Amino acid sequence: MQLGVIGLGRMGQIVVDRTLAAGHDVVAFDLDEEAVATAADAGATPADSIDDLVERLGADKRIWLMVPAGEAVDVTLEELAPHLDGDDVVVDGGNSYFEDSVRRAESCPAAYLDCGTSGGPAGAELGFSLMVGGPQWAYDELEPVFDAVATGPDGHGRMGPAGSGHYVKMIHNGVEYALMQAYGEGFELLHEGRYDLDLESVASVWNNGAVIRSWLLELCEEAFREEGSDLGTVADRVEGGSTGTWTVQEGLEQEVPLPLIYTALSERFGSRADDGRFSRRLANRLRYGFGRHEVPRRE
Ligand SMILES: NC(=O)C1=CN([C@@H]2O[C@H](COP(=O)(O)OP(=O)(O)OC[C@H]3O[C@@H](n4cnc5c(N)ncnc54)[C@H](O)[C@@H]3O)[C@@H](O)[C@H]2O)C=CC1
Ligand SMILES: O=C(CO)[C@H](O)[C@H](O)COP(=O)(O)O
Repeated sequence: MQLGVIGLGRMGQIVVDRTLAAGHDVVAFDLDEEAVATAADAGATPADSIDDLVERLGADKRIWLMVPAGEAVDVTLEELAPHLDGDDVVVDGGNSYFEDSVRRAESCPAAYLDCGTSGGPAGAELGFSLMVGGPQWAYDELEPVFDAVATGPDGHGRMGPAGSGHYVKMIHNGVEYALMQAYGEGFELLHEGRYDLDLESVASVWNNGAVIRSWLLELCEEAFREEGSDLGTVADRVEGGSTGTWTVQEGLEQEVPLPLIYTALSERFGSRADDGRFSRRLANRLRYGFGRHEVPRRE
């Protein structure tokens, strides 16, 4: 299969590498020329514009967008639209708001798949978990690419119609916030509490057979190994917040109580007051662990 990939940052480069490694052809474009050069070094055909990319793809285009959620997706789709028809498929693998994805699926001339992507840049070796919404035929058509980008055939699934993939990913992120908050509070109490503990060792023991073992807990272990039990210079400012906000808003609309996710989100907003809370500093460092998001540090 031939896949066009637009957006070659932390996540898009992994889509390129894994698709190439599975024996498919990739045509790659990004506004950043260096990112295009990196994709070309990996074996992709470089494109210097969206027009160039679509020309190189020929008929029955399959295109994966991995640009930041929001305006960049709309701008890219506007440029692509004149080149697309109903036999083409566009996948949005970013963290788009699900209602935007429903709107885009309605207006896009191609079949549109909203694909929630989990695993982060740190998941490159293992592959991602992909939650896909949109027409069945388009999902089936892209299956070889999903097999390659995900951990394998079990690492992706069609959730339902347009919007459902990004809906499931939005709620996944709400869960992610709450889990980070729970680990943060536990390690804060261990850090402030009665014993002088080596938190890397605690996390390591927990990761070996404990009820609460998980990848996030492995990332806690990594954070304590690399930063020390006191988290060194990691600041308590936690960035991000959009997917958690959408999840809480959806909980209110559906009248489903989400006290843990709401508290975790509030903690993030509270962290911007800089009062040095350990749990917030761990959440800050964990976002680097899975997402390679920049770590704000204190002086
Ligand atoms: N980093 C993470 O842990 C995860 C990120 N995501 C989502 O994946 C998407 C991409 O994220 P990252 O790769 O982390 O971001 P990134 O900032 O590393 O890369 C984005 C790339 O898109 C390019 N770009 C921006 N506007 C463009 C345009 N109009 N046309 C072409 N290229 C354009 C940028 O030059 C950059 O290379 C986002 O929606 C993000 O929320 C999803 C799951 C995990
Ligand atoms: O989707 C992700 C992980 O699953 C991204 O890392 C996302 O950026 C996390 O959300 P936030 O930026 O609000 O922490």
